[in-house]
Amino acid sequence: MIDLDNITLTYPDGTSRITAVDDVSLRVAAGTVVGLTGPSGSGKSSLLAVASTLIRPDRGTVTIDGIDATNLDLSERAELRRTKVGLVFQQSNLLGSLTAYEQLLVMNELTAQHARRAARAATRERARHLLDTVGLAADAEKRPAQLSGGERQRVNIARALMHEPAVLIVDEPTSALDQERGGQIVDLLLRLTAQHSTATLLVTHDRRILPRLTKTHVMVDGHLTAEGSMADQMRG
Ligand SMILES: Nc1ncnc2c1ncn2[C@@H]1O[C@H](COP(=O)(O)OP(=O)(O)OP(=O)(O)O)[C@@H](O)[C@H]1O
Repeated sequence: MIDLDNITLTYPDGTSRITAVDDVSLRVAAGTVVGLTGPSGSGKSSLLAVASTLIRPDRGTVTIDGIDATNLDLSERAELRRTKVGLVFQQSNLLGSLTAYEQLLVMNELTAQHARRAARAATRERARHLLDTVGLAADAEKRPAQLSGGERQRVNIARALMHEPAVLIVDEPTSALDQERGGQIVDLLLRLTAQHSTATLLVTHDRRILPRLTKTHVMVDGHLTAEGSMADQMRG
């Protein structure tokens, strides 16, 4: 679960400060996908950065899978992210020289250099399994340049799930894709969120995908202005 309580985040702006997130509370339960949308500059990315513990808010409480991240120091927050948070960004952050399969292994090699042989074998098996789950079993040995935008995004999603995170933070997953491929990525995120019981928080400008999500929040000028299932919003 992600629990954000009364979050306020400001940035320095000359001699004063600009309020990017203004007293926002939001909860994402395990197994659900909550959307966050709104105009450019309304504070969505800032709230995602707080939810993923990359930025510490000025005020408010961030709880990730029952752990209060508010007073953790930099290295403790890094550890929390490593164990609990999966990140999927709009631009695929894939390494050009690695195959799809290696992209999933590299995370683990970086963080578990002393992993025993048995653990490594389990990691390899998990990487194969996740590539299969996202429909890329046959493309495991391809490098990013040999994959389409949608396929690269699938590798990103599989990689984010390697360490079985409780929380999945997803930023503009469909913006680089056409409608059909974007729809497939949303299908995949919905399915994997249910299968892996992740609390998934998704920022998007793509209004077409909002009706599919469990709930959508609209952010304007640092505030959440609306809440409810998209069906409610369509009626409203
Ligand atoms: N590092 C920063 N330093 C100073 N101001 C920032 C910083 N990051 C964001 N801001 C400001 O905070 C406000 C919210 O920005 P943010 O990027 O969170 O909005 P957004 O809704 O994600 O926008 P977009 O949809 O364009 O990505 C904006 O006024 C922005 O200029």
